[in-house]
Amino acid sequence: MTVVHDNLEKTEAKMRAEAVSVFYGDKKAIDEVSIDIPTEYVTAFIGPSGCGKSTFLRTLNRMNDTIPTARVEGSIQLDGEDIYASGMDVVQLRARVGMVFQKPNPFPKSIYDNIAYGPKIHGLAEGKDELDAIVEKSLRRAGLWEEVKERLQDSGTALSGGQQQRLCIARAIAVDPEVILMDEPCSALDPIATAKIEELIAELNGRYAIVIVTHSMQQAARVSQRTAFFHLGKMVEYGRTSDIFTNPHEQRTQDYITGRYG
Ligand SMILES: Nc1ncnc2c1ncn2[C@@H]1O[C@H](COP(=O)(O)OP(=O)(O)OP(=O)(O)O)[C@@H](O)[C@H]1O
Repeated sequence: MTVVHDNLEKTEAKMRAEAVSVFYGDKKAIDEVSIDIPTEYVTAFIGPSGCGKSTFLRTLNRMNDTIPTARVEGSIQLDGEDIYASGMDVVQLRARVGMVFQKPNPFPKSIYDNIAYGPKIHGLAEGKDELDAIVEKSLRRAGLWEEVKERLQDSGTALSGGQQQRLCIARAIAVDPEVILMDEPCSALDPIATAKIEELIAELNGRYAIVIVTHSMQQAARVSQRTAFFHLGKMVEYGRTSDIFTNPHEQRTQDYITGRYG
């Protein structure tokens, strides 16, 4: 059972997970996790290595579907709709619930095409002018426009690591998502590039429901307002980020934040 703090403001659940378990073959990696993901706050998933943070994150846009041995039980809803229902269009789902990975993974295409690809396949733009406008808006929103506007035809892979990660965020934004999942988005970046991504998360907060998996408790404290602490496949505790770090209710959370393991 998760200890959920009782001082939380009421929010709408953009996404709702109910009793979600995930198996890799016979091995249970996630054990009956329930959580509501609001749009108002950034949610951080923290916990020691191997506790299942990434596994659980990936259930939220069915990224686990790509792992043949993975099986998900329980229910996950987006605006009340079961994302594992048989009629769910997974390509559409992953546009609505975008994802940014540890290692920036731009397509080996131009900066422009990295952003334009999604809107094109999802039919979001009528013509070139509209597509240009989406590309500019997405790059602006990701804080990258000024740096790349003169070289939109250069390869996305030629950018610095931090720029590539902002390009990946712009790419997620371009298809007008409702939720953005970030799996340790700064782990391959230097402190300056990390600070830029953290600023960006603050700017995007409220417009999209954002979930970030992070190894860094400092980062969770800087960017999130809600924190879920995971341990051995269970979600142990959920509350305001400030409370999780200063007044955890559970011994296991206390042990983790004071550096006893992890
Ligand atoms: N593709 C896979 N096949 C089999 N087991 C897996 C697979 N991916 C993860 N696991 C196992 O599931 C458990 C949870 O892993 P997961 O990567 O979700 O944890 P994590 O908390 O994100 O860890 P880290 O912080 O090290 O990335 C671990 O025991 C891991 O070995």
